[in-house]
Amino acid sequence: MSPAATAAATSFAAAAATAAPTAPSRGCVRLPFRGGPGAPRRAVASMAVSTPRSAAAASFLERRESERALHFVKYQGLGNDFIMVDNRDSSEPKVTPEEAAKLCDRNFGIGADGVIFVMPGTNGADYTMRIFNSDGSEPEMCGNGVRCFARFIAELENLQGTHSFTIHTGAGLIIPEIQSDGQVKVDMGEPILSGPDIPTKLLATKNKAVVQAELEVEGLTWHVTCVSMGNPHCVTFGAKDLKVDDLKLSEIGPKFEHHQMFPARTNTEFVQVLSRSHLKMRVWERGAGATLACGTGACAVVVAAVLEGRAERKCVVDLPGGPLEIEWREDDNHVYMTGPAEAVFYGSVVH
Ligand SMILES: N[C@@H](CCC[C@H](N)C(=O)O)C(=O)O
Repeated sequence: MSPAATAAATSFAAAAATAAPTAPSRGCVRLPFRGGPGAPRRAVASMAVSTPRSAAAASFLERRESERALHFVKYQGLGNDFIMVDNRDSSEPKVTPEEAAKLCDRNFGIGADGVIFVMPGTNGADYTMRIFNSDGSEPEMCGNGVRCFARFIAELENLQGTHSFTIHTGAGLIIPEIQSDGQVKVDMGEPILSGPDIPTKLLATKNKAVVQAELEVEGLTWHVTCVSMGNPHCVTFGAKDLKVDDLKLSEIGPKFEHHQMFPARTNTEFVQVLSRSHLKMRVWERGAGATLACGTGACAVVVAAVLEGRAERKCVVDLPGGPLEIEWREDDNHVYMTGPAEAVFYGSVVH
């Protein structure tokens, strides 16, 4: 898909709605959204266009619908936003990594931090989730994405109320549960702490884990704790009086992401401790840069804070896009994440 084609496609994305929109009467494009509790109305309402549709516009829109169109729904979890694709009829993603990068472009595409595919289940799971980052790379897992995934499935399968699914991911089996208030609680599994499995070349410092290890970045020595939630994270609490708001994230983030100590690159979280149950973080994501939230990152932060003796196992983690509740349970060693996920709009692009 050329950038021009993408731009053109995006401009009519709202009009060429997927999932059989209520028949537009005389060119009034209305996008129905059958959301559960907390479902967005504002964004959908803003898509309603009441200008009568001209013959030229109608034929343009119909032509677009009849071409090879990719239908999508845009979701966000605390501002970490994804293009969700119903891929239940195939185990091959409907777009390539290169196309995904173009679709994620905020100027020439739809704009998103990643593209997520809802695929048939494998290994006995209800569904399989695959994701491409906005640079086209494929991570193992995405915490905010899996909450969006659960809400998207509920819409696709017309499920109301509380529901739980098993989802096969590159990080193993992940189990989200839609709660009665519309929030999604996710069993994110066990954190991985062994350096080679994360992976990092940093040597273990404490009980085979890489805790407060020294890492040279830009002439400074940072203390980092490395955790995998299926995908790699490097967590730093920085200096004693670190204020995460003061960080020049776009300068320092890439230096961590591409550091030679992280052979698969890394996500990096910069954390400020507000209290033993309240943390504040900013994230530089592998393959996506600065994002408003990172679910796996928030989980890794609580694990790192516990390993460093800075926090309790149950914390609220403030991200630029809002708070997540995270608990690293002692009895099963699993990390649980609770937070919102919402549909923003839907449409289609020609690719
Ligand atoms: N934003 C996500 C993480 C997405 C994947 C990450 N960029 C990676 O490459 O590992 C989350 O909410 O967890």
